[in-house]
Amino acid sequence: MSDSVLIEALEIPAVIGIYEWEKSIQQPLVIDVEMAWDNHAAATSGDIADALDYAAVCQALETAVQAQAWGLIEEVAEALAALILNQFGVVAVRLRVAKPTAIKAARTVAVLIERKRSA
Ligand SMILES: Nc1nc2c(c(=O)[nH]1)N=C([C@H](O)[C@@H](O)CO)CN2
Repeated sequence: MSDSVLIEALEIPAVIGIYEWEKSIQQPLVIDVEMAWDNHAAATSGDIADALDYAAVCQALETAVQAQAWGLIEEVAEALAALILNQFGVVAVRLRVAKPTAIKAARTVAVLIERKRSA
């Protein structure tokens, strides 16, 4: 078993969708993230500098999602996974992007990806 830091159900309003009518409205995206991270150093030192700061990750995800209009939720997932790997020193990430208002008859629809930092 190995350590991780999790973010669950981070809701971010976004301009998201492939249809014309979706380009002028905001719809919520709900994001779950699991980031590989050794939590032992932070547990020992009590120092946020040794931790993967989930607040900083949430802020970065929100800023990135709201910086542009998106088409597919797959594009959002790929971009956010790359951001986490490249900006936060994370070596592996599992990320789910859900669009709960997309399909009336479904509670939610989502994509799930796993990415690793290339050496
Ligand atoms: N795999 C996907 N399928 C669909 C997406 C998507 O982002 N990924 N998007 C749409 C539309 O934007 C839809 O959400 C409008 O209700 C359709 N299929």
